[in-house]
Amino acid sequence: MQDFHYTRARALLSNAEEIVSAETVTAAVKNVAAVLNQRFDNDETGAFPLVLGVMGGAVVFTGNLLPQLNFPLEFDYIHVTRYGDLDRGGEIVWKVIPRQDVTGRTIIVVDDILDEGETLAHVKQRLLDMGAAEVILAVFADKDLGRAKPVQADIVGLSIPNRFVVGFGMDAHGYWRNLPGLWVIRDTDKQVEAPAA
Ligand SMILES: O=P(O)(O)OC[C@H]1O[C@H](OP(=O)(O)OP(=O)(O)O)[C@H](O)[C@@H]1O
Ligand code: HPA
Repeated sequence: MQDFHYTRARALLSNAEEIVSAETVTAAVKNVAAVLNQRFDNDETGAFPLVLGVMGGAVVFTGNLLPQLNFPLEFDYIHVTRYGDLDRGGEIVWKVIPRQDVTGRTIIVVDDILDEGETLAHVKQRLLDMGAAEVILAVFADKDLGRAKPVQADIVGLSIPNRFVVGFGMDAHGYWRNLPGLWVIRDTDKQVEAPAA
């Protein structure tokens, strides 16, 4: 089983194409941080935003972004998933719901990718329903689907083409979240099933 995953992960990457370099990723994160600092660093209302990373995909983006933010904030995570091991979105599953009282607060939701937009539309609505005053959506990548999405991000690091990508927190079958750049994987590599455990 372990051999299967090792071989499949290696094969997936050897057939993949890098579309965004690590340097471009770093610059994009810096830009997102600059936009947030511009808004909150000199905030006269004394805003103390709650930053919520959407696990698991946001782990790398959040870890790179937080040390670049210059203003007082609180951090926690939520865990929402709708892709599982698949490359097509399904039903939204909440694994960790917001734990703080969000009533009246400004929330910055940080996620790796806005793809069809279903996840962040749902997250935003849930936070507003819980009483959040404002929900700012900051995504590392916005996939260009060529059609409207149920929600738009307020801050976007990069716009990417309509391809399934891995890297910088994004995975296929759980593989390659650790890549510092973004890679497009070959369509046929998405469908290989793991043997039964
Ligand atoms: O815009 P959407 O089409 O809804 O897709 C975007 C969501 O999909 C990914 O999560 P996923 O369900 O793969 O879980 P993960 O974060 O654990 O990878 C990603 O991290 C986003 O949260
Ligand atoms: O392109 C993607 N790659 C990895 N995970 C994702 N979740 C939504 N879209 C993607």
